Amino acid sequence: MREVTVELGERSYPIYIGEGLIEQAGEYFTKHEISKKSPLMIVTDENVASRHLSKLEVALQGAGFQVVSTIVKPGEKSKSLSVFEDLITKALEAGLDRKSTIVALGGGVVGDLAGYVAASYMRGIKFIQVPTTILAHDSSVGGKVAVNHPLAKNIIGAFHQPELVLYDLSTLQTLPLRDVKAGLSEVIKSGLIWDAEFVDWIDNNAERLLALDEEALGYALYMGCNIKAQVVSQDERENSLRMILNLGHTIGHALEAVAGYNELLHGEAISIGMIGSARLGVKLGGSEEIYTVTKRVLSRMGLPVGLPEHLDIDAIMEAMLHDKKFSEGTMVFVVPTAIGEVIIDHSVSTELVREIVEQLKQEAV
Ligand SMILES: NC(=O)c1ccc[n+]([C@@H]2O[C@H](COP(=O)([O-])OP(=O)(O)OC[C@H]3O[C@@H](n4cnc5c(N)ncnc54)[C@H](O)[C@@H]3O)[C@@H](O)[C@H]2O)c1
Ligand SMILES: O=C(O)C(=O)C[C@@H](O)[C@H](O)[C@H](O)COP(=O)(O)O
Ligand SMILES: [Zn+2]
Repeated sequence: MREVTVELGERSYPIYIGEGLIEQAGEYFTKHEISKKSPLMIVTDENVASRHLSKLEVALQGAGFQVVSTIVKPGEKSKSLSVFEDLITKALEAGLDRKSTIVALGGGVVGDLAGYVAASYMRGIKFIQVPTTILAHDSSVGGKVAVNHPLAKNIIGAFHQPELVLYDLSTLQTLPLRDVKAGLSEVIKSGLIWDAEFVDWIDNNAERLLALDEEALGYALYMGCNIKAQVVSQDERENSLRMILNLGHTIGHALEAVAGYNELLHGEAISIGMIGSARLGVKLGGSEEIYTVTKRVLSRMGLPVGLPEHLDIDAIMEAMLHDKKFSEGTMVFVVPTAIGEVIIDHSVSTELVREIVEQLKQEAV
């Protein structure tokens, strides 16, 4: 078992990473003083429920927790205000009170959605992340919780840190290949913003990662959680440094919204966005290697690197104006200056961004 701490003073919390941790959830929750007198609500989706929910219920009930479970439909469309409202109704019906805890069992969709319910219900109750996707090494850490609006991704949300993250890597063995690849996109992002050696390691271990080799995956997800924890510990509310975690996201989030939240997975959209950022990095004076290495690693993982032909460029440009980093009339971009290094650039013109997005149509998809 590996452990990483997100250092946030009295709101610090551990990320436990290992095999078979769900079976020990009762002990972990007891250690973290989760109430056994108030009901605890697990939120999960249909795909995860059929594979992993009963293990968690049994472990928690066995340790004396009062467990209710609620299951949402899988996919990005569940990150909506209407599903949010359904969950508030479920919480009220189940009698959740201020000492109750909401547990997100699933990927980033369930984590963001359940986390926003926990942040809002009775103005905020405890929250625990039990991630079950590769991508959730990113989404379960750092306390960003949100639902989408048809016009803009993650636009209704809060910062609400979990009490702990219990990352049971054995759950990843049931992931569909498309979600394996999409999750690895954010692992690659962690390397691209922070650690060139890690990018090199990913490049050399792509096949092992795609085959869900336990040792390789354990190391990659530990590294991803560790990078994320270091960034969040220094800038919880994204005043400066934390923006780097948004590499590829200005374009990526616009693509997700324009594609209606059902065509591109988040990791796929971010992959295309990171190619755009790499092109921007080269355009602004960085070495050609930024682009060639970024494209090679993403392609090796079987991720998309070009824009789907039918997506409209005007609509993408319009959606980008809703990015949370756009303020006071300025677009803010995370721009790579080398592999493993990025800067926050406040002076990228919309004309240049448009040129980059147009070039994305020329990439081999
Ligand atoms: N809060 C953050 O900091 C943050 C960071 C990155 C991404 N996100 C958000 O995360 C979301 C994407 O997360 P995701 O890729 O995990 O998507 P997801 O939660 O939709 O999970 C992907 C798919 O895998 C299924 N699944 C999950 N675990 C499984 C398992 N163990 N076995 C079989 N199937 C399983 C799900 O049902 C779903 O169909 C996006 O909404 C994105 O915006 C948030
Ligand atoms: O934790 C962060 O900060 C991130 O930016 C991580 C991203 O991978 C993630 O997709 C996040 O949800 C994006 O946040 P947003 O504020 O741009 O909506
Ligand atoms: Zn992301």
